[in-house]
Amino acid sequence: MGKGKVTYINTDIKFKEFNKQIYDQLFGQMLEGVLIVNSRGLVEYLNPSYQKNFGVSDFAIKGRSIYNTINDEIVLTSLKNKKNLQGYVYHPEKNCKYRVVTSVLVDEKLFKGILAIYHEEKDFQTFYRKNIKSYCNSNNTNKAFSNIIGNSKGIQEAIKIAEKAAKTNATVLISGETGTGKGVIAEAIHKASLQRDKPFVKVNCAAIPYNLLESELFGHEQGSFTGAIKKKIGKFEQANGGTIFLDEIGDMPIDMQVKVLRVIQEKEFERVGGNESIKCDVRIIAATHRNLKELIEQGLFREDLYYRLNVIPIYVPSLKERKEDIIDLTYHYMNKIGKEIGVSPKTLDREVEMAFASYDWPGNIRELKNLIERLMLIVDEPIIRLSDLPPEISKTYELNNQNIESNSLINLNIDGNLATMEEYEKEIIKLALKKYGSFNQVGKILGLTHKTVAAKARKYNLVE
Ligand SMILES: Nc1ncnc2c1ncn2[C@@H]1O[C@H](COP(=O)(O)OP(=O)(O)OP(=O)(O)O)[C@@H](O)[C@H]1O
Repeated sequence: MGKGKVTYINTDIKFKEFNKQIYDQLFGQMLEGVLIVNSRGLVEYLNPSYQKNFGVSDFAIKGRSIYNTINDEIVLTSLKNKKNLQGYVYHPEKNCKYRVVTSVLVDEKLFKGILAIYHEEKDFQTFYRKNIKSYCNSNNTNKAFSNIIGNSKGIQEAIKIAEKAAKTNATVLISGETGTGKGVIAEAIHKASLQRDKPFVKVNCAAIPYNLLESELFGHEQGSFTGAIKKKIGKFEQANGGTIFLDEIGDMPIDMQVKVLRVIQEKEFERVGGNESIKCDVRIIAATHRNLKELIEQGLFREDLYYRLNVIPIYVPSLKERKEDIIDLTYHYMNKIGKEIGVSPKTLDREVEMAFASYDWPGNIRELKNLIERLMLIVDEPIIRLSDLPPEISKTYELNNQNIESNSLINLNIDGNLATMEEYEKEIIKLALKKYGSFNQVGKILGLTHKTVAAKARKYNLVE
C-alpha cells in the first residue's frame, strides 16, 4: 500500500456492474465510512456511516463532482495520481480524526475510480473527550494538566505523580532530556496546588553567569558590590508563598547549592551584602537533564541537597521513548498553530508518519513543535509529504527503509530459497517491535490492531 502500485480488486462482481444495492450489501452495515468516486471524480456511493459521520446526504452529493462537494485532499490526491494513499482527516466540529485508506479501483486494467474507507481513531477521541471533559469540569487539577498531551504509559505515569505532588508542598525533582516538558509539568503542579494564586517564579540556573546567580536568587542590598546601585529583591523573595522552579539545577555551582540547601532546611536567607535574615516559605521544584547521581560521584553536586530535592522524583520520558504520542502531539500543534495563523490543519502522508516514528527527536517535543510550526507556514499543499521534511528526518527514514528492505523481506534463506510466510511474519514483527517499541505503534505502522500484534509477538516468543 502507498507505494503507488495499482490494486486489482479481486471480486466476482465487475466494477461496471456495481450498483447501489450491491454497494449497500457490501458496505451498508460497516461502522467505517465508505466513499466511492469514479474516474471522473463523480461521487458514486456513500455508505450510511459516511453520511452520518460527515453530515452529508447521499441525495445531496451523489453524482456530483468531489471537487465541488468533498474537501478531502487524500481522495483528491489519490484520484489525481491514481495511487493508493493513507492518511488522516480531521473533523473539527466533532473533534475527531479518521484514518483514511484509499484503494484504486481497476477493471480489466482500466482505472475506474477510488474507494476510500474512513476509520475513526478511537484513542484520539477518547483522549480529546477526556481532556475536554476535564477542562469543562473546571477542576483545577484536571485543568492544570489538560495541556499536557500524551497517552503513552510513560507520560501518564509522570502526570499521575505530578497530580499527587500538587496536593502536597513537598519538593519535587523532575528529570528528563531537554524539551521533554519538564517546565510544563512544573507549572502544572503549581497551577493545581493550593498556592496557585501565588507567584510561580522560574530561574534557569544554567543561563545566569556565576557571579550574578547569588544576587539573582537571593537579591542584594544597595552598594553591596560594584554595580549594586539599588536594593534588589531576589527570586526566592519574589516567589514567597508560591513556587520557585529551579531549572537546570545540575548546572548550579556547588557553593550556591549550600545556600539553597539552607533555604530548604531553615526557610530563611540573607540578601547579598545584608545581615537581616529573611523568612521565606517557598515550594521548590527543581529540574535537570543531567544525571545528578553521576555529578555527585564527580563531586559536582551535593548529596545532601540531592536527597532534599528528590522527595518526589518525576521522570519525563523522551519522545523516542513514547513514539505513540507523536501523532497526537502533531495534530495538537497543527490545530493550535493553525488557529493562530489562520491555516487549516494539514494531513500527514503515510511516509511522513513513518519518518516521524523512525526519527529519534533529540530536541524532543520542542523540536517537533518547531517543525510543525515551520511546516504549517511553508507547505502550501494540504498534505505534508516526505519531501517537505528536513533532511535529517527524511534521510533517517529512507535509510531505515532501505535497511529494512535489504535486511528482511527480500532476503532469501541460506539455501537460496524463500522462507515460509510465518518466518517472514516473525521477522517483520520482530523488526517492528525493535524499531517502534509498543504494540500500539507497531499495529499502526503494519495496519494491524495492537491485540493482533501482541498475539503474534507471543506466538513467536518475541515477548516474555
Ligand atoms: N506533553 C506536552 N504536550 C504538549 N506540549 C508539550 C508537552 N511537553 C512539552 N511541550 C512543549 O514543548 C516545549 C518544551 O517544553 P519545556 O520547556 O517544558 O521542556 P523542558 O524539558 O523543560 O526543556 P529544557 O530542559 O530545555 O528546559 C514547550 O513549548 C512545551 O509547551
